[in-house]
Amino acid sequence: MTDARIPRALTIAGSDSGGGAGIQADLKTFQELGVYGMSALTAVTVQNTLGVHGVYPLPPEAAAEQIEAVGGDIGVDALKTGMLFNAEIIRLVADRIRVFGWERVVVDPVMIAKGGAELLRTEAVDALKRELLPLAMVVTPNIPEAEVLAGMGIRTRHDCREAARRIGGLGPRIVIIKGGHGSFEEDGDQVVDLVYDGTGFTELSAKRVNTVHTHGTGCTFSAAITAGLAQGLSAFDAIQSGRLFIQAAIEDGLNLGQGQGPTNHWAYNRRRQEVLQ
Ligand SMILES: Nc1ncnc2c1ncn2[C@@H]1O[C@H](COP(=O)(O)OP(=O)(O)O)[C@@H](O)[C@H]1O
Ligand SMILES: Cc1ncc(COP(=O)(O)OP(=O)(O)O)c(N)n1
Repeated sequence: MTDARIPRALTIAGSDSGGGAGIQADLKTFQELGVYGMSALTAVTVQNTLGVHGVYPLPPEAAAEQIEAVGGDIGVDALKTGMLFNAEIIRLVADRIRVFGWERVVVDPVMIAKGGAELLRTEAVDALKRELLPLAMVVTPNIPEAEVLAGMGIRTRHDCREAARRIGGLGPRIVIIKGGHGSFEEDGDQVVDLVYDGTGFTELSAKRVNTVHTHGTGCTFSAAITAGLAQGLSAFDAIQSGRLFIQAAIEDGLNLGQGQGPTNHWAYNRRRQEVLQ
């Protein structure tokens, strides 16, 4: 038995049977980053690289009880939320986060899968904004999600900054608007994630990979940030390290299935090993 204290992270999210997104992506990411992973399942999706073919939400109490079981026994250093599906699940999850007093909380406000399937009921957006965002250390909307949360269209970098300010006003300490869904004129061949910490902006740029294999990028990125927070990194260092993890995972993407394939959760560690050899 090892004496070293292992960092622990919890994902509260839906299952992706295809293994590229949801709790599967989160647990793979935690494992790769040396963090002990736990899960509280909110819904089962029937999913593969061709899309989402079915959504079966669990009773809301099931999520709450899973959180209580692992929180009260094993302990949680950081957690992330992904697909929460309805307002009742959101309320119970927020309540448990408050009761445990957890602060290292990453909210990935999953709404619509890339193929168009609804992973959050429209009427639950209000609960997400009111109940969960005030508890978040980091919130990670993509551009369409940021438009919904901020209540405005995003066409320019200026709009993106205004949306980040509005989302910041809902309570999270740090807002990251991810750039995977589109770039602005000035971005060229770069993908830019905009980070807002309540006072200033930082743009994290990387080479945009020309690939369709981007299924689960948002889940993997937010899980990598959560793993960094569980290890005690500052929020900004966790975000930067998460960015390196997702870039490697997309660049070395897996050509699996007939549609939009998953990212490669081994890539980051494999590259590090190559450097050390
Ligand atoms: N083609 C790409 N090349 C490089 N990075 C990408 C690409 N697509 C997405 N990313 C990165 O993946 C992460 C998730 O972004 P995004 O795909 O917008 O989220 P989501 O999966 O929630 O829609 C972000 O860090 C983003 O910059
Ligand atoms: C079960 C489940 N949760 C979340 C998502 C969305 O994942 P995301 O990382 O945003 O990737 P895409 O769906 O956009 O590929 C999901 N699909 N399934």
